[in-house]
Amino acid sequence: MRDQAGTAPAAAKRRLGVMGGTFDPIHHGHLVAASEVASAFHLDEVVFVPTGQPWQKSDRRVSAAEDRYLMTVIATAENPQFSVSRIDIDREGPTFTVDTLRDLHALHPDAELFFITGADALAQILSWRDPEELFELAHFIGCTRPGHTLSDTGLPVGGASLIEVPALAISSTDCRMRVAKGEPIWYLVPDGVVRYIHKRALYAPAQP
Ligand SMILES: Nc1ncnc2c1ncn2[C@@H]1O[C@H](COP(=O)(O)OP(=O)(O)OP(=O)(O)O)[C@@H](O)[C@H]1O
Ligand SMILES: O=C(O)c1ccc[n+]([C@@H]2O[C@H](COP(=O)([O-])O)[C@@H](O)[C@H]2O)c1
Repeated sequence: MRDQAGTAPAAAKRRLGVMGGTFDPIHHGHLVAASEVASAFHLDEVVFVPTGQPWQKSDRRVSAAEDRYLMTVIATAENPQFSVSRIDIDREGPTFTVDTLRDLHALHPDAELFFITGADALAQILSWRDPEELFELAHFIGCTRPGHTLSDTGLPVGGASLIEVPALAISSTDCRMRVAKGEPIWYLVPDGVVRYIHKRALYAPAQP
């Protein structure tokens, strides 16, 4: 359709959610946050991006990127709105979100990006690499998380939104500790992820 001047209206940009995380393992807290933000912000798709080398977690052992990627694929496979990207695990060196967002812009030049994080991660964002550029590349959405208060202190006006999601007190740390102690993680993570963790013997206590 053309307006009276005969010019075609600009096509609406695709709205692409980006859920970055270490996902060691991915759990229902991540999935609920992505689903809620997709609905509230009318996103066309949410792409989950497992980190390659999460430099702020260099003080702990992180599972192989391929295992974290496959668990993320298993967890998201049934949702047609969810997809998984290898861009961070295929890039060498520490993972910086500024690189993730630059690469996604190059891959999807027609898309507007919405980066989804938990309240804990959003509170740390000014310590990330190139924080000013981050807010030019994407709109940031911080989700509530039990034990973490939502606050926009210090964030650029208009650069971030805060959203309440149904609170799920699940963390990857707790899931790993439960597996190590032989406790169940059924219903904290998707069933296929439970089976994958057992098949690959992830998070088992180290053998003496
Ligand atoms: N239960 C949850 N509710 C909302 N957001 C969450 C929840 N768990 C994690 N997130 C957010 O998802 C993103 C990726 O999280 P990550 O993979 O580090 O999981 P985690 O549970 O925080 O892991 P860990 O316990 O190992 O630190 C982060 O932005 C984090 O804040
Ligand atoms: O860019 C950075 O410097 C930076 C520092 C810490 C975390 N991040 C990103 O924040 C997301 C959540 O990270 P994490 O470690 O809490 O799973 C993930 O996409 C990370 O790459 C990014």
